[in-house]
Amino acid sequence: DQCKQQLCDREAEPARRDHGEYDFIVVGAGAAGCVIANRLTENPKWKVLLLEAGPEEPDITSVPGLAGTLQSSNIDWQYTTEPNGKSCLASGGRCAWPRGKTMGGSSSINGMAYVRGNMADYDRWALMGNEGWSYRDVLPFFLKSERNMNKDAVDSDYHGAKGEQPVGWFPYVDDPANMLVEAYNERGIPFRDYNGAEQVSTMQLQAFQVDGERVSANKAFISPIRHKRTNLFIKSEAEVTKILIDKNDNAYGVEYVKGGVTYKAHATKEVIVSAGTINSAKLLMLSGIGPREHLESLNIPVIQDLAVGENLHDHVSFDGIVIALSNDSSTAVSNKEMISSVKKFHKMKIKKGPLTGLGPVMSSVFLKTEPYLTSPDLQNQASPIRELKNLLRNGLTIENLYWPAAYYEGVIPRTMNLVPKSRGKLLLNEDDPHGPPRLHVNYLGDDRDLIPLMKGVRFLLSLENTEAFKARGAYYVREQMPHCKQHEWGTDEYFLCLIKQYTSTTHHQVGTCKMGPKWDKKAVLDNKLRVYGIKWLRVIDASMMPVVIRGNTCAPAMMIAERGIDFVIKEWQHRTNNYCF
Ligand SMILES: Cc1cc2nc3c(=O)[nH]c(=O)nc-3n(C[C@H](O)[C@H](O)[C@H](O)COP(=O)(O)OP(=O)(O)OC[C@H]3O[C@@H](n4cnc5c(N)ncnc54)[C@H](O)[C@@H]3O)c2cc1C
Repeated sequence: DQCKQQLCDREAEPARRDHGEYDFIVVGAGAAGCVIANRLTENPKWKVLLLEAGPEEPDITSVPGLAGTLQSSNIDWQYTTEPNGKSCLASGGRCAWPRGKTMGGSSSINGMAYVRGNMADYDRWALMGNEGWSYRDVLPFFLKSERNMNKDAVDSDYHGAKGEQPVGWFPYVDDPANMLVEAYNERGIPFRDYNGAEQVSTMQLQAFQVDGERVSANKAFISPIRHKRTNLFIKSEAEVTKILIDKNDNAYGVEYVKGGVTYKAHATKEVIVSAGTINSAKLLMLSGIGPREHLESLNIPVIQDLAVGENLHDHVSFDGIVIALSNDSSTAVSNKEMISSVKKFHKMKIKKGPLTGLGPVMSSVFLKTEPYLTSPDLQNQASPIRELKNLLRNGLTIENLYWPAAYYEGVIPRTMNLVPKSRGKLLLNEDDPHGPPRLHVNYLGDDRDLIPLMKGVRFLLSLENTEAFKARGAYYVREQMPHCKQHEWGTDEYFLCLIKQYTSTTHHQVGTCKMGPKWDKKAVLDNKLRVYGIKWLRVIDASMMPVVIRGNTCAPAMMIAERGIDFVIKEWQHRTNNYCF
């Protein structure tokens, strides 16, 4: 029958196997790729190659308070977006888009917040024609990975306790962080588990950590098995440049570059691309899978004409609303004290103190800006600001952004639009297709995206009247930010100006390899995450999201990996039981 015929076709493939043969090749050891490599190698008969472009994960990633300092470092791809004239104006129309480039991928440099999104998000994916992705279908896969350390304190029916990924509250929460959550609560938002039955809530977010140290996907899923499972082969600093596809449209391996040398590796079963929203799309296009016109313009032979790179979107946010803390509440310290605290942290056996937390970053709220909404359209998360004077004089600078999150004298409470309507596209770089792609994210391209942000601002301003703020002497700084000084502080014009000038990513880029039914012209993947028209090739990572979920995207990327690889394992078990393996 058809399945057996396909297997025989694969046996007949030309023998170009000069550098190793594996059952599966996984491209990218990020949040999704690490889960996938772990699950596949549970079967000792399957030989798995995991290729990661970045280096091994450095120790510094484990320090929560230093998370911000990892951006713009050698373990960040350091992408920037393309201008659209409507957003990111204060930085020349380009917003910075950090992405992890190390074992663990973005889970090694991210803000560690463990958030799943809203049940309705997954039900919507299913309603769009993607069988197997409703909330009911995906919940078991969230639970599978999760080892919740505070299960009794959260909505326990919705949490797992036996998975590989530790999740829990940071041991250290400072006073301004508590202030924010208390203020949200005073404004009517209940304290409850946002990953439980009802998402509208405020609390300190749970994090991918244990005992005050980050646990990336690499630490949770790869480190424990790396030297135990002899069927797992890992190559770091190995960048995949092409998926090998034969004339019958079978993917049979990859080409990758390590130490300046190009290698080929072959997969007897499948190639699984988990290089993230930006690089999965880029790799597919480099391999001839993408929009015909675009690939032809770059002289890349087209193997499949698919809408790869389209549907790029992110939760848009902005900076520039600033809360000043009183001297009593400020956690700012001198440079000397900060360096000494990092040294002390390094020596501690059991980690303690401000660096075991992320300052105000985990103080979050999910809310509906209109009572008739059935799910939240806004999330607030806060960023610490080291030096208010510097911020007001120079705007956002590296010193302010990448300073340890634990030490700060001000807070930027960001509102994030959870339901963005704007869509952009990713294109290969016309000067160098292998270089950084052109990220036309098109923030605020659809004016309706301004609405939740503007409503969110008014909610934020109302916090100033809460007891939580008053008791700590916290207040909004009324001095205007550079680029918006022409508008009176507090007016709609001023906040619109901030949104356009200081537009910001929330790091939740998704959608470039959209999952959808065959009739959906923008779909790149079917509901089992197989690339349309190419056999033995899947994309399993955050790029598959047809619509971004209402929340942070790391836990969803891991769930996507669990859900996706379950399809793979079951399919191959079925074939093995029925046919010639
Ligand atoms: C600064 C920052 C803060 C964030 N904060 C949070 C947060 O607090 N909570 C949350 O839930 N989410 C957060 N996110 C988002 C979250 O981390 C991502 O959504 C998630 O990691 C996506 O998983 P992924 O597997 O799709 O991609 P990634 O985790 O990015 O992994 C992709 C991997 O593929 C590798 N790769 C790429 N191209 C190639 C190639 N050609 N060959 C080989 N390897 C390749 C990359 O180096 C990387 O290791 C944040 C992200 C960033 C960058």
